[in-house]
Amino acid sequence: MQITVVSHPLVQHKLALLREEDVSTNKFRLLTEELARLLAYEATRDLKLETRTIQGWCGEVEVQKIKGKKLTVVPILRAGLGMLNGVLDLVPSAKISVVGLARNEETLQPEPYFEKFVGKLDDRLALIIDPMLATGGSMVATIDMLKRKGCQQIKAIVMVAAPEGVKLVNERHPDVQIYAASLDSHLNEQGYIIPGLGDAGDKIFGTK
Ligand SMILES: O=P(O)(O)OC[C@H]1O[C@H](OP(=O)(O)OP(=O)(O)O)[C@H](O)[C@@H]1O
Ligand SMILES: O=c1cc[nH]c(=O)[nH]1
Ligand SMILES: [Mg+2]
Repeated sequence: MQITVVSHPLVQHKLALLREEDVSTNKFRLLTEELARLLAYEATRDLKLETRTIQGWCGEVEVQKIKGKKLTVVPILRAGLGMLNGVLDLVPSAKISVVGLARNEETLQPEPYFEKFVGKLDDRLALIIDPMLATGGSMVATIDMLKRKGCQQIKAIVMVAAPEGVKLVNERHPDVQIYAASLDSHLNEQGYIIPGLGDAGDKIFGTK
């Protein structure tokens, strides 16, 4: 399976706090942002560097800088927005592409309602962010959209993944690596991840 489960103690501790039944909206939001930051750190580990010569305090010095700097962060609305600031803390100059998908509660199919992509996608690494990878339908639909626009390098960052969703993404898009804080047990009949987090969008936005 193309999934990297980040076992860092800070990641696992924050995930444990997120799973508490009585977690407040404020705490859920803060933890989501913190977790996104840590997961993005891991997902950007293999960004290419290039050597540059700069003027330092004592003369010229050779330094390593990120090559190209072309990156787009792709939050899947709504819940992905909760992770956005955490990721932008690490890559503040990244451009943002937005995809709106709502999962139909009966069919569990993603229904698109918005898309706005930045330019030059063929030249960028796309970091898709969404707290939950359940059936994988929303993630696959987002990757399909990005690839249709020419994007060739895509990574997915989620907080919690279900094996069903990882399998679907792996089958449809074997080139896309998934980064997660946890690979959970399974989906229930309503398509919710068990043990999961419940409805991440509702918890971040305070709806329901
Ligand atoms: O893997 P899937 O089965 O597609 O499910 C995962 C999707 O469901 C949730 O969003 P939802 O559609 O509930 O919308 P929201 O973010 O507005 O709450 C979640 O944030 C993912 O986008
Ligand atoms: O467990 C799940 C599945 C889909 N969406 C969520 O917010 N949670
Ligand atoms: Mg969604």
